[in-house]
Amino acid sequence: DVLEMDGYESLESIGSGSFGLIRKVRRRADGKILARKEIDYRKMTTKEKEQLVAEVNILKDLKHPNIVQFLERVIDREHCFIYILMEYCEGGDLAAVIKRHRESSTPIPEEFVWNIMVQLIMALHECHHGTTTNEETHQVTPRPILHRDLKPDNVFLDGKHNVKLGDFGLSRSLTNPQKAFAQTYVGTPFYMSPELIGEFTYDAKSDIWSLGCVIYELCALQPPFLADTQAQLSARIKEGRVQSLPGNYTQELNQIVKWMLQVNSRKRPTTKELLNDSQIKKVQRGLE
Ligand SMILES: CNC(=O)c1c(C)[nH]c(/C=C2\C(=O)Nc3ccc(Cl)cc32)c1C
Repeated sequence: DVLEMDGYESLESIGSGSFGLIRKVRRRADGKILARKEIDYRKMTTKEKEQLVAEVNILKDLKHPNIVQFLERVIDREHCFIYILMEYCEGGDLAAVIKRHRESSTPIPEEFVWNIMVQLIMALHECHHGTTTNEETHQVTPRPILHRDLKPDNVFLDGKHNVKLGDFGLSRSLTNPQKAFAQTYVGTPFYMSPELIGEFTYDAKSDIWSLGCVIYELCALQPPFLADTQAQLSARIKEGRVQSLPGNYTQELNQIVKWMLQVNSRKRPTTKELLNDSQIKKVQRGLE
């Protein structure tokens, strides 16, 4: 196995994802730059190993221009490492973009916000409503996969302003129903949806809530709900009062963000409803 890793030249560390470090590597055969997640599984509990296997199985199955592409997984049993090779996103993550704009007090242009929002809606649509085809039996089954940890740190940019949803470390496929109720919430508190606070189950609408939080933060350069304590944050999220976006953003964008941040998950749009919105359709056409 390690011989297989000899096919890659290790370059600098570029970040940390779920379970491990992410390193930039160069494939010796053709010089292609990739990202390699390096996971030391010695310290992992059985449950974490199961979660990791589930993550790889989910990623392997997802092929979409707005989801980070999984290439292969290599296990180095001698050193107890798992390497996950994925596409390289030279633009880094959205959290760094927001941080840069906040520190320089320069708003993110509305056109860029729309492009990111539409690409993330398409990525979530693939997760929630995509299908998977079994290689042998050619049987087509509905996914759905919930990301469960959508936040700016998990959204990556390639060199061409394409947005890639990454790090399915906490995602879940809901194919076996009992899993649907076994969801325990492990995401980032800022993006926690009201139903999670009320101890209800996590569903596709919870990813839509988190998407609303990400788009809000791109415009306001801070999350929609902020507090000093988890209790205060939970209260604010359940109350669901959201300040309007800064004045330089249009009412159309404001309305879509408010729609995604509806406390009652039934009132939030599905990705299908969002993709039917005329403005979103216009941006989609511009992206093709
Ligand atoms: C400072 N780090 C960066 O700018 C950065 C760069 C250039 N790339 C990344 C991250 C990824 C990257 O380039 N490909 C990835 C595939 C999956 C996941 Cl979970 C993350 C990545 C990062 C965090």
